[in-house]
Amino acid sequence: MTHLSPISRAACIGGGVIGGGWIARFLLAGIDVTVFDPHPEAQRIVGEVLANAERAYGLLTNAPLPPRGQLRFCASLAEAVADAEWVQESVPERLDLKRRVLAQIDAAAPPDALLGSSTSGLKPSDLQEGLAHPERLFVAHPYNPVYLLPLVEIVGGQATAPATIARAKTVLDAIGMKGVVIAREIEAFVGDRLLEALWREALWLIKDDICDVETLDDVIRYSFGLRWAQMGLFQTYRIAGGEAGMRHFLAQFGPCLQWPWTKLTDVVDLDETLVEKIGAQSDAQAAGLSIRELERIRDENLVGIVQALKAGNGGEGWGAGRLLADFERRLQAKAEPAIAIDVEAPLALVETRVSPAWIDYNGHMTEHRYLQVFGDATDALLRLIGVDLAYVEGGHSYYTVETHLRHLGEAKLGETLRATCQILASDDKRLHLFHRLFAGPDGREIATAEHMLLHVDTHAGRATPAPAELLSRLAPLAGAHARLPAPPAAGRAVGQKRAPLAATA
Ligand SMILES: NC(=O)C1=CN([C@@H]2O[C@H](COP(=O)(O)OP(=O)(O)OC[C@H]3O[C@@H](n4cnc5c(N)ncnc54)[C@H](O)[C@@H]3O)[C@@H](O)[C@H]2O)C=CC1
Ligand SMILES: C[N+](C)(C)CC(=O)CC(=O)[O-]
Repeated sequence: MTHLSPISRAACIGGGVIGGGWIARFLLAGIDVTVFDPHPEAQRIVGEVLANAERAYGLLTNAPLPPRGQLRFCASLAEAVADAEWVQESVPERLDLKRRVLAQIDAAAPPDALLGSSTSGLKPSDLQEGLAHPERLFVAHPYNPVYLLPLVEIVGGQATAPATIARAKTVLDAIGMKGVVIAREIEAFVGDRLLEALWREALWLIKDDICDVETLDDVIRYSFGLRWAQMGLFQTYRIAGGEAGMRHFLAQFGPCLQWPWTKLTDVVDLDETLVEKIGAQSDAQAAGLSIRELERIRDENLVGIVQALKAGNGGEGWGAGRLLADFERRLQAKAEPAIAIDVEAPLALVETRVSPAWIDYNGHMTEHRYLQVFGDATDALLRLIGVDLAYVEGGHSYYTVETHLRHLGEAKLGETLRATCQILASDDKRLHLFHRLFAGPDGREIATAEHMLLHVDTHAGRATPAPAELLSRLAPLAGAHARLPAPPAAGRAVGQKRAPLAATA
């Protein structure tokens, strides 16, 4: 795998909720990370976040991720940042503390290192005061969990160089995140300005006993929370305006903003009574689940949502799902073409894991996901012989015209899967494949699939001979596989004999 990101070394200062998420995001993108956090349990906490992040990534994508970066905890801030190309500050949200820590980073990091702050709302110009190199400081405001949610608000201060913003965006985009540049600095930027308004109203609703925390969360997650994940606010409201669209929506619902529908900017007093009231309701809502357990449930749900968005828009992908699909394509393109291929054995082409969205009501991987993994194995073989995106865009491809799938065993959530492929036969138009699927550490065989593919001219919509160059890449593989024993199940049909119909009275 060639390098995914333009940087290979990052330093994270602060390894709590957000610092831990950044550490995981960088490491999983193949970037080495040094960490400084004086908390006595920082290594345990980061280790637990990283374990959850790796689990979530395993469920999220089958694409060939780069080898995980190296993680090193440092005894001092200066040691952590000494060699970094990107330093991410994630210490608690206090201006005095952040200024002190940023000044230490500024003094010890290479002068051209990027310096991002995770602050949720402090203005970057306020953070730049007193720095020797304020031009490399910017806000990189992420969303929790940083390893799954792609958005980072990039906000420059008065002294931030435009090149800093451009470099930051390039790095974030390269590691699968969505760097959005906010045009002007304001407190809380865009995301938290919206979230704070919602949160303020929510606190009033609890204080005034309009509902409890569980009811409030239900109102969000069964309705507009689902909408927001895929279309945000304005596009959702455009549709809600009916055929007359946004202008009608504004005319109808704009005046409501003047009505007493909200407490507007009144901030509730978070006194001891209200804190205890919310704390107790929240404990009851959690029903004994620990934070780490809740994180895993959240992560599985987010993975499912992003994967659903990847399949949205007629398979083109939509929003965060489209971003993931693009990222996976880049990962595929960067993967080494000949992944330790041994032509004297069936090719091991796909390694993946059973995702939450793949589980059915029987509690195991559902039937069509078997075909998905076999399809991925076919795609991997095709890429190996040169049928990549450019080839397909050029008007030729292989289409599968027949499949026979045998289910031999179950696969459970999170289990590793490995698919192999043997070429049974090929000529200038046809490609006859036999795949086997193995699960778990014991590598038990859980399925086989036999496919016939035809080389097609996609514009004409009919089979056509593959070009000589492609056939020359296929020939050595097909020749070697012809010397392997034929799998006993090859050529089998769905062969159960039909019982004679019972005579009816
Ligand atoms: N928690 C959240 O949902 C989000 C938080 N943020 C921002 O991220 C930043 C960090 O917040 P959290 O991770 O939630 O806080 P946290 O309390 O979970 O973590 C802060 C970490 O910083 C460490 N720390 C304290 N002083 C330090 C120092 N001098 N040098 C190095 N490490 C030090 C602490 O030991 C702790 O591990 C804040 O600016 C916050 O606004 C941004 C997005 C979301
Ligand atoms: C509550 N918060 C202000 C720290 C939230 C954020 O900054 C973003 C998020 O993850 O919701």
